[in-house]
Amino acid sequence: MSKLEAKHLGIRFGGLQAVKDFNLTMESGELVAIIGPNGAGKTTTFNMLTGMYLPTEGELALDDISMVGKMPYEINEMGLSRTFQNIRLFSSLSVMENIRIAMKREAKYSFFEALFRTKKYKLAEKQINEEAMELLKLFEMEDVAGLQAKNLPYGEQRKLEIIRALAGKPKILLLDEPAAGMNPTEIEEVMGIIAKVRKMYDVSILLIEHHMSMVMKIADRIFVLDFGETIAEGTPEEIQGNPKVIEAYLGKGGADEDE
Ligand SMILES: Nc1ncnc2c1ncn2[C@@H]1O[C@H](COP(=O)(O)OP(=O)(O)OP(=O)(O)O)[C@@H](O)[C@H]1O
Repeated sequence: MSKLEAKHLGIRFGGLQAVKDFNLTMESGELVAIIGPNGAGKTTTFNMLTGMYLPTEGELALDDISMVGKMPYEINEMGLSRTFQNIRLFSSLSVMENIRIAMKREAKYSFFEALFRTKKYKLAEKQINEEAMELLKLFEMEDVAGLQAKNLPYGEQRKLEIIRALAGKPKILLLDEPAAGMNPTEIEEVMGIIAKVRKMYDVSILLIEHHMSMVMKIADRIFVLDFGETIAEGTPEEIQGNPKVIEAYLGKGGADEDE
C-alpha cells in the first residue's frame, strides 16, 4: 500500500503562476489522469512530483514522508518513476540494455562481487535478465530485445519508455502522454498494456494524456487543469458532462451549446 499526497501544491515562475492549489491523494492501485488544454500546467505538476521543479507552495509526500526539496534520483528511490513527453532512451544501447540499466538499482551485489564475477553476481544478473525478459514479453517485445533502441519503430520506443519506468519497481508510475504521436491501433495497444500493468504490478498510475477516448476508458478519476488551476475533479462520467471542462476545451460557445 502506498499513498501519494499533494496539498495546496503550487509553483510560480516570475509573474506566472503555472500551477496553483493542486490537491491530490492517490491510493494504491488507482489510475488517475490529469487533462487540460496546452499550457494548463500538467507537465509542470509532474515536474514538481518528481523533484525536477521545487514547488513554491504546498506539501508533497509519499507514504507520509515529505518529498519537497528532494532530488529527482531520491524521489525515484522513494518509489516514483516517470516517462517523458519526448522519448528519452539510450538510443545506441539495445532494448535489453535500456531495461537492465533501470534495474541495476535493484541489483543485490557489490562492486567486488561484480569484478570477480562471483556466484552471487551471476545469480543476480540471471535474475535481472529474466525480469527484463518478463517485462518485454508483457509488452510483446521479446523479439526486439537485441535491437538498438533507435532502430525501433516510434510506437515501440514509447512502449520501451514505459517498460524502463516499470523496471525500477515503482510504487507510483507517472506517464506523460504515453500515446503521443501514436496511431489508433497503437493507442488501443498502449491502453491494454496500461490496464495489464496495473493488474499485474502493485502500482498506482498517474497519467497525462490528450486522447480523451483513452482517458475516459481507463481512468478511475480525472483532474482537469486550466491555467494552472484544478477546475474539475471526478469520475470520467462526472468530467464528461462538466460545463467548466467543456468550456475550457471548446470555449464559452462550446459550453453554452452543451448546457
Ligand atoms: N521552467 C519554466 N519557466 C517558465 N515557465 C514555465 C516553465 N515550465 C513551464 N512553464 C510555463 O508553465 C505553464 C504550464 O506549462 P506546462 O508545460 O506544465 O503545460 P502542459 O499542461 O503540460 O501543456 P502541454 O499539454 O502543452 O504539454 C506554461 O505557461 C509554461 O510556459
